[in-house]
Amino acid sequence: MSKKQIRVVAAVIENEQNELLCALRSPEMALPNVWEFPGGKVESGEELQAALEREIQEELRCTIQAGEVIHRHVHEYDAAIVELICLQAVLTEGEPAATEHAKLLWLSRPLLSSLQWAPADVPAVQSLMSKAAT
Ligand SMILES: Nc1nc2c([nH]c(=O)n2[C@H]2C[C@H](O)[C@@H](COP(=O)(O)OP(=O)(O)OP(=O)(O)O)O2)c(=O)[nH]1
Repeated sequence: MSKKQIRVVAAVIENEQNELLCALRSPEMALPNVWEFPGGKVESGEELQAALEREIQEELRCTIQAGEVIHRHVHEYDAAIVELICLQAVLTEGEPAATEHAKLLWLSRPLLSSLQWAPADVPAVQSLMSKAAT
């Protein structure tokens, strides 16, 4: 049987100190105890930006404006193939709250590699670390 393919959008939210929001997946989530950029699965027929704004509202209880796609990468896990699409995003209302994640953390780019990231995120993290703050 062929593996399930899922399209996932993730938010690279930068604050005024040029830190990026990192989220720790909880022990109860699929792919537990690794860091990610918050987001989730794109529903059929949904625009990437709209999907990401919806997911962030649902899981972080705040409002973002999603912008450009900054990184795309396909990663094959044992259980599924994930197309991870990272979008630039800014917080427009509220403060992110961990409703599903174990922890949230704002981190400057040089420190991103100190976390243990979901395997699909590693190329995006490397790319973000090699670029200056926007
Ligand atoms: N959100 C997010 N998911 C990621 C990242 N990297 C990565 O491998 N994933 C994987 C973990 C999950 O298997 C899948 C996304 O699932 P999810 O559980 O976050 O998405 P969701 O909220 O739409 O899921 P659901 O529980 O509503 O079905 O993609 C990432 O940076 N952000």
